[in-house]
Amino acid sequence: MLKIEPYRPQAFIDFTKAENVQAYQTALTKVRAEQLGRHFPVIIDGQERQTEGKLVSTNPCDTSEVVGSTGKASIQDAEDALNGAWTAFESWKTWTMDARARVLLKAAAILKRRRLEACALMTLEVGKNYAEADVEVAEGIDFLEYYAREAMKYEGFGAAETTWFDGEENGLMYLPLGVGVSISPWNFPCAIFLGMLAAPIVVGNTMIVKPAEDSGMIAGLMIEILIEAGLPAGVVQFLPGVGEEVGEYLTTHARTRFITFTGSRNVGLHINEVAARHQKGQKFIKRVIMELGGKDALIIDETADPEVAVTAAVQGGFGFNGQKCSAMSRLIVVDSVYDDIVGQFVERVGRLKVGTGEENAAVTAVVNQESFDKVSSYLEIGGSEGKVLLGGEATGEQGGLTGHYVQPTIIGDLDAQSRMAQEEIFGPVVSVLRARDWAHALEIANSTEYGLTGGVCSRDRARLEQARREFEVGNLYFNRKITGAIVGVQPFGGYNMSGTDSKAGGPEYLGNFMQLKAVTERW
Ligand SMILES: NC(=O)c1ccc[n+]([C@@H]2O[C@H](COP(=O)([O-])OP(=O)(O)OC[C@H]3O[C@@H](n4cnc5c(N)ncnc54)[C@H](O)[C@@H]3O)[C@@H](O)[C@H]2O)c1
Ligand SMILES: N[C@@H](CCC=O)C(=O)O
Repeated sequence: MLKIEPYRPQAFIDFTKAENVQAYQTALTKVRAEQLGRHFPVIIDGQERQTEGKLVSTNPCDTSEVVGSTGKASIQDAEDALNGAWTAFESWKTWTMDARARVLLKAAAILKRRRLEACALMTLEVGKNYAEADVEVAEGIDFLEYYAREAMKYEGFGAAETTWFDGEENGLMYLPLGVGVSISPWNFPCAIFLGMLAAPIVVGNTMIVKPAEDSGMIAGLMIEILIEAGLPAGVVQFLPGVGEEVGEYLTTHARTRFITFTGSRNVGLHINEVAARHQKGQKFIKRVIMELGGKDALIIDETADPEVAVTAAVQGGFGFNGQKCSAMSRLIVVDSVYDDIVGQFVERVGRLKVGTGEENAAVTAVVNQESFDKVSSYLEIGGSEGKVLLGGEATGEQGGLTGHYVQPTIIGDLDAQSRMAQEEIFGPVVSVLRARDWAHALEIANSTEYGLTGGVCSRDRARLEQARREFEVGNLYFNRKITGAIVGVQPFGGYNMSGTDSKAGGPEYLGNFMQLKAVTERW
């Protein structure tokens, strides 16, 4: 059994200190000099492959800047990756949990050393500011550290208790499933990408990993770190490519044993459907783990501390430009304090600095043109369904730079059933809803098909207890922002259309990637 200290989450870097800001800027300069223009190829069975096309990453805050590129896997690459992963599985599944955990722990140690480099690359590739990037890389390290330790629970025979039966030895074995496919989003390109591969491999599966098209470089950097940590060839096949092409091929394939997907509701539902269809020669029912979107609400009642509540709303609504599944995209305020709270909220958001990730602005550009167009269309819908209280314009430029800039926007006086209050926008846009009273606020909060995160700012104990029981979300927060779950502290995952509630970073997560065998020997 591995001897290591108990798991503790990484501390975040304090960017109120000038020396930490300076260190970040030095890392940006270094990454610009050493990583800009890099190409991360497809890697199959440990071998880099040149592909016909490539996927180019541009800086969302300055679209004239090419950050680098990845390979663009073909269907043949996907087929080869599957074959290679099944071959690698035969050996990897025989490694002990300890041995596999060591690879994760070593990778965590390397990522700790390269923390600011990873942050800086993320700033350039997806536009995260310093704190958002740092919190994410810390989460990536946490996933590696946490799952390495969690795997120890399953070492050997008898991890789960079975009832004694005279004359027999009975026990449960935990076994890996086989080859899995991980399909990840661009908004947490380090942490979610790492978490979705680290958990399955540490318990003995092999993986094909397809990162999102907009964030392949960060993913490539994480793969480089895993290889440096000693990951054997074929255990993780790196397959950057187009979702509708290689993603579709792999999720449909007869030899894909399980799929772990994080992304939008519509793509998730589509994958769920194709994965359920039996293919010729398929000898298992594919297991599907889904983490999807949200329309997350924060309720503020008349007993709340206004400073605490407004701070929670600003942080939850506009952290990384609202591009989090956990983002507070609905603010529900009870009537008696609506004008005061919403007035303070508008005033605080109006002071947020808009600019580039590099200059550490509070709000930066949204990730790509598609996202810019989608958010722009909701600005129009917001103007017709409600009242624009702040912003409302997709400017497409900021400080002389052309980028996917959208003004921080607040739309008030919305009906709970309006599109603005029901559909995930995924940008710096908050829909504000007026509730008659607490009961009405909770009813509104539960009125979407999603159920990811939610929060209540209140000093009424009975209401908090009622919310504990009745607020239908996988992650519920009181008197704080509703984003920023920490691995091991707040296991993360949603209800209803927000996913299969698999709870990443939680004590039961590894169970998603194993099957149990009950073995009995008659004496
Ligand atoms: N619940 C969570 O934990 C969580 C975390 C992060 C993001 N998200 C959600 O992710 C979304 C934003 O990410 P996104 O824009 O990258 O999502 P997306 O659904 O557009 O893409 C996610 C991934 O799916 C791939 N893909 C697209 N079509 C596919 C297909 N037909 N078959 C297989 N793969 C396909 C993409 O290439 C990408 O890698 C938001 O809805 C957000 O709420 C959820
Ligand atoms: N786990 C992150 C959200 C991930 C989705 O985008 C949070 O808790 O804020």
